[in-house]
Amino acid sequence: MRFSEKSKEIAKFILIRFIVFIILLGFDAYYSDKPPYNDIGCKSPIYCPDEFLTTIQLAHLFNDSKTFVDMPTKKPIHEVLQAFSELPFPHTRSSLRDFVDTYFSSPEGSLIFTNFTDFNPSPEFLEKIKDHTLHAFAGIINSYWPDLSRRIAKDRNLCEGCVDSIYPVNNTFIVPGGRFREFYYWDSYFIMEGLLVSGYFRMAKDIIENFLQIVGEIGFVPNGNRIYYLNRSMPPLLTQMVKIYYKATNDFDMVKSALPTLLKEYEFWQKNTTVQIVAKNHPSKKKYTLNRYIVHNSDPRPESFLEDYFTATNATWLNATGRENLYADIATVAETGWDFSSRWVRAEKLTEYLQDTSFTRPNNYALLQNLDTRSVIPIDLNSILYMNEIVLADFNAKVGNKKLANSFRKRAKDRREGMIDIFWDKKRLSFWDFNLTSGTHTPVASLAAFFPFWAGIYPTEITNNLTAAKESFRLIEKLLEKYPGSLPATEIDTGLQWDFPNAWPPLQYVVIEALMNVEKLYNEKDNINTIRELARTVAQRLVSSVLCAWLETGGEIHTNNISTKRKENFMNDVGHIFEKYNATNLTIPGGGGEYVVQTGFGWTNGITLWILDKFSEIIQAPECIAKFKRE
Ligand SMILES: OC[C@H]1O[C@H](O[C@H]2O[C@H](CO)[C@@H](O)[C@H](O)[C@H]2O)[C@H](O)[C@@H](O)[C@@H]1O
Repeated sequence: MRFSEKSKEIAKFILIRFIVFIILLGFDAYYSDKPPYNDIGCKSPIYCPDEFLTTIQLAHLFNDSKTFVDMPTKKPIHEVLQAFSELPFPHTRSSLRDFVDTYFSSPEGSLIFTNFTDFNPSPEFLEKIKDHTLHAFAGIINSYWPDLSRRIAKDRNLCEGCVDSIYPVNNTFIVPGGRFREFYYWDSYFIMEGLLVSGYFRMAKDIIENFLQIVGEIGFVPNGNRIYYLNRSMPPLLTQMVKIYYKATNDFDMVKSALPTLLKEYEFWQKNTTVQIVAKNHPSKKKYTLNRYIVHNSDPRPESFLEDYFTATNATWLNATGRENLYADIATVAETGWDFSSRWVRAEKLTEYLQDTSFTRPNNYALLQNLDTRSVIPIDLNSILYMNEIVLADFNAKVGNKKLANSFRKRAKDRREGMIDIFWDKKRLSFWDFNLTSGTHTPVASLAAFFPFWAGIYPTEITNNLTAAKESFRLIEKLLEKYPGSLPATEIDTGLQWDFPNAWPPLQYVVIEALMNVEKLYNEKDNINTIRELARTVAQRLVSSVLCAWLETGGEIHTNNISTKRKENFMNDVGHIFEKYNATNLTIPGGGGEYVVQTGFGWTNGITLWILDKFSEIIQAPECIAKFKRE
């Protein structure tokens, strides 16, 4: 039987309609029973999960899902929504692309570069850096700060009735760089360490004041200043920012004015994230209150919508509730700052993965489909909250509030005891995350294990036995022996970005601080050289990675006769500072994860400058520079 062209067209039309109908039926079923966003959460009909965002993001118009949610509208919102509702059905990718081009503008739109008012091209500390190449390199990194400083444009450059996804703040701030066009909560702490060594006190204060403003408005610091980040926070380092700012400036007025807001943020964590745990495996059998990360969310993350949607829908064994739980666990990982990592994967699945060599990498949906984030009691979160309790006790004592100071000392003491009973393994002399469901330590050895030492929590086994103290850093020693670069987050190669082989600057910072703290427990006569040496090596490795990778990507230091030979591949490149590095090779950046490795980069600049200041006498230019020297 032969069909006319016309009847073929009709059949095609009916078939497409039918498919769209089935898809929409699926969406309806999926979106019904969706818990309403709370008062704080994401509510925009454009940038938050709903029919509009689902249609645009599933059309995969951009390589990076974050691009769309950062684009301001260039027509008033009612016109945008009206035009969307009038788009011919079924939507095609090209009609959606035309629609976005007509109604949305560049993702860079709402933020503007700003005058970095206290910028100084030659901060004093540079003079301390003995090595000439590193001295010059530190000057170059310092010169990057103005490129990363932003403020929110007046009226955000928006036309009347237009909208964007920015959460407005009053002061300037530093962004990480690349796709990260807004500020990030925990990044800002590590950025601040670098700002403070250069004496950029005004910028540091501005950053703190932005956070105080947001806590005043919504009760906590969100992941970043976008409305789609409003359902979650990040490692709570604001109190520590005020601490280091105060240490650098002696600005006690700032402490006094910040204190009520710091208490408010602390209460947010205590009210929303505490869990009771009985130390079953410990002779004490005591019940402790510790904290976990937990995000109330039942949708794909707007900025990674496509990725999350596929992760969940490909988990065919999950029903609607199972998918919602998965979305909550995914968003919770983003809150941890370690998005994503084997730390949050269900232990059985991880074991299976470790035994199966044919497992696909790097788009490792299978691991993400088995997240157990909200059941993990993380060592790092509790270490930070412990540090916050100590600082809040000190600040309260300073303002004369003895009662509150004592109450915070008591909270810190209880948490410390709980952390040691729950996280510390006396035999292995190391800290481990704890899984609430299994009631045991999680199986992943990660650099998070060193956060308690950064926080000043030392189990008795290591305070009175230097050999045990050294043994507790055995993992660091082993990683440094095994790999030429910086320390990888874990040794598990999952393709997830907070796993092997990625070496993240903030984690190097924590390990260095941890080593320096434990070193202080002993005297010179105790022969603490190994511990000191480890700290120096970790510091040296990061600086070497940052400089070598920068040279490899076209960086040039004119003052010291160093120039890139790689110019043919990097004609327009001038050297990149990356967000993460590769532990197995000093000269290359990290990779994996759900977006391409980013450059800029806020925390890397901050921590590199911090290291160059702290270790100015001993840090050396890496061997890789030899191949870049001009004849
Ligand atoms: O868009 C995907 C995720 O990206 C962010 O996480 C990563 O970058 C942050 C900024 O440097 C960093 O703080 C975080 O540790 C990185 O994993 C973002 O924070 C996530 O919420 C987002 O879903």
